[in-house]
Amino acid sequence: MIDLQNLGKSFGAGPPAVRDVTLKVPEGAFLVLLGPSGCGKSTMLRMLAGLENPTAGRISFGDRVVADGDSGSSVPADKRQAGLVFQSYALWPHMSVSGNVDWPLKVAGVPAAERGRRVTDALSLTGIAELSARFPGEISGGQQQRVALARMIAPRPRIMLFDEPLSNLDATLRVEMRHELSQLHRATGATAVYVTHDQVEAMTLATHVAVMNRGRIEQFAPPARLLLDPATAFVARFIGTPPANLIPVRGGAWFGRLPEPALRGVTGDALVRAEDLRIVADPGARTIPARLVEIVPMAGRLVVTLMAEARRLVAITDPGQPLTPELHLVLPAQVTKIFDAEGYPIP
Ligand SMILES: Nc1ncnc2c1ncn2[C@@H]1O[C@H](COP(=O)(O)OP(=O)(O)OP(=O)(O)O)[C@@H](O)[C@H]1O
Repeated sequence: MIDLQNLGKSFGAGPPAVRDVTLKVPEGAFLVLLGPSGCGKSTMLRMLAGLENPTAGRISFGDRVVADGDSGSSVPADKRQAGLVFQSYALWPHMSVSGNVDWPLKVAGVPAAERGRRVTDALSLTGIAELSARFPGEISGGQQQRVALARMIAPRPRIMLFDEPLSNLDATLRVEMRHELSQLHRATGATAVYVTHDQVEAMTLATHVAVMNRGRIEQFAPPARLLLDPATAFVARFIGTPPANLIPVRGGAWFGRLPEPALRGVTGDALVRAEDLRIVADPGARTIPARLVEIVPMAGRLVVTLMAEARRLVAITDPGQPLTPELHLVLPAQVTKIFDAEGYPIP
């Protein structure tokens, strides 16, 4: 289990890169750190790996405190039983594939016979046994990433750390490797922490997702929960393909002029999913005029972007729906969530 208590990291002046992060990752879980560029994902991962020391709070792996920002104590990276894979494969070019995988075991003083077994296991788990005698310059990018994975799992780490490991691969290979990473995680039983800004990757790999924004955790939950029940306006805006609409409400009226009892008289931003916004040709009781911007076919339906009241809104329709440049949007009669000005749900 990974236990983070009020974890923080400041790099001198400016706002902290990570602030007040408290969460517990169960043994064997797959945690994805998801968020926009600069939100602190890599800094979190680097602290877990022991490449960066926290300036506040504590990191524990099981019962063992591995870094304490308050006392400054820290267990060195190579003593944490944590393996790390980066975006760049960082293989040693003068060593063969099996040499690369063997190297960390050699450094750790694992006896030769045991090393041989582990290298064979790691190469077979990552599907590259037949490449063992080749050199990094003689294999493809995808294969190099497999070698980096094999090198990481060979010492049998209890914690596997990944920093955008698939971002250098082409789209097809990414999908393939995503599946294999998932299998690898299951086969090793290790706890994984994975940094990405790719939502599909997060949603398919994770048992738990921590959505980060400006160094903080906005929501820590299983992937499905982020979609069903976003904890903040940031999560609602960030998660989902397409993400939900946040429509302004003033004094219980859509855009301050279309009163609706479901809005409970409040002022904020109402969560309206794309599938709950209906497109019609003519104005009606609960409609606003909208201008068509873009139509994207997706899985047999149409994702339609429109401008209404100077806002970009997204609706989903069936391909049979007539779509003209000027349309009307029917606002929903039920609203599950309204966020306040700070982005928190209004009870
Ligand atoms: N060594 C450093 N010195 C000073 N500031 C740093 C350092 N490393 C990171 N930062 C700052 O900390 C913040 C978080 O950076 P971090 O790399 O963790 O973000 P990220 O979410 O991983 O971003 P990306 O997705 O672009 O890699 C940024 O504002 C960054 O500029």
